[in-house]
Amino acid sequence: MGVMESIISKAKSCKKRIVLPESNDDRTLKAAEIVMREGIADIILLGKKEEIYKNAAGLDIAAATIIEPEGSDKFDLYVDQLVELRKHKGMTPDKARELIKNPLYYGSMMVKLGDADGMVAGAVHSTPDVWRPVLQIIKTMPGISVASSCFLIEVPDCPYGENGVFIYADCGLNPNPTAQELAAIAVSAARTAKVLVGMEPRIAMLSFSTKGSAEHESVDKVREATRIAKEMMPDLLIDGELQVDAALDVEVAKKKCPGSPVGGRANVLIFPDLNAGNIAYKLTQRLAKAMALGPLSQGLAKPVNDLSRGCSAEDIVNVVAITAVEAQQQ
Ligand SMILES: CC(C)(COP(=O)(O)OP(=O)(O)OC[C@H]1O[C@@H](n2cnc3c(N)ncnc32)[C@H](O)[C@@H]1OP(=O)(O)O)[C@@H](O)C(=O)NCCC(=O)NCCS
Ligand SMILES: CC(=O)OP(=O)(O)O
Repeated sequence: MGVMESIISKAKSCKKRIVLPESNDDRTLKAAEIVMREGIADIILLGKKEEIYKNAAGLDIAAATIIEPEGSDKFDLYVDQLVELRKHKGMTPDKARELIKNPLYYGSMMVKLGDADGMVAGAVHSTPDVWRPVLQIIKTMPGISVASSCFLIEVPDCPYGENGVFIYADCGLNPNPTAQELAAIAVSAARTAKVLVGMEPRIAMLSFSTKGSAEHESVDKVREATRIAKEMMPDLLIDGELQVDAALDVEVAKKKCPGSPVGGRANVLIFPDLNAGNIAYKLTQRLAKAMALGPLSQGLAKPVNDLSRGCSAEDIVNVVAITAVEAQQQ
């Protein structure tokens, strides 16, 4: 069974309620139809009923729950909760009322309070716009200080990684992580590989240098991050700094990093910064025609996942299934 087949089958086994705030988007509505028809999750759409039905002409979305944030039963409660959560940052009832009208804030509050089991957005909104309410309202899980993001990648006909399956991190959230943050990203990505995909993580801390072949402060950061990650989880199969060819290819690894525990067989790729991670995932997706799902969140208290504005309806269906499975694992 392929990685997404297995996730979709798990999602169907115990249906969760997933809120989709971007109900003005055609791909989102198409995905909602597929998710409900296939029994992957129950769907909550946010927006004006009339507009949603107009945008969904020709689609069967009758089973969706539709909530119009402004005027909803929970509106005042959510406003009060936002004021309470953010009063240390100067949140006032007036500001909170404006914010809760925004479906991304409303959806985040639904997930926070258990009125939905998870949220998926980002087909329309940029990543900073999706993550800001999520970080402010849902926050990180206990013991985790850095939220991060990853992509679940599946490259067709690929001998590398786990038969072409990889976790790439961080490709969406932290622009320039410190060594400590990079270590935390690696540990979170290991958990994602294990818990979501069911694969034993072999983590490569990527750089333009392999084991001292080049010197630069950005290389030092990756070495330090590797050391910290090992300290955090001594049993992790992790190595760095590695170039990506040494991480992926056995023959190159023999030359560049003989004896490395992950060289030539890495399935979790940790990028030194967001420039590298974001560019790498988009190159893999476009040039290798890979499935690239995400940015999936790591380290949040509740399941919320982001999308690229370049996503397809099928990507949204898959990310909804992932979110539903994460909700089962809560
Ligand atoms: C997501 C992002 C907007 C957060 O930026 P920010 O300037 O810290 O935003 P805010 O100051 O409003 O932060 C919101 C809250 O989230 C917290 N936060 C920000 N990044 C966090 C992280 N990685 N982990 C945990 N919390 C985080 C902040 O501490 C703040 O908490 P507080 O207000 O309760 O004190 C920013 O990291 C970003 O723009 N990242 C790049 C995303 C992007 O463009 N990706 C490329 C395409 S995918
Ligand atoms: C993840 C990402 O790059 O998102 P977008 O393509 O929407 O900027």
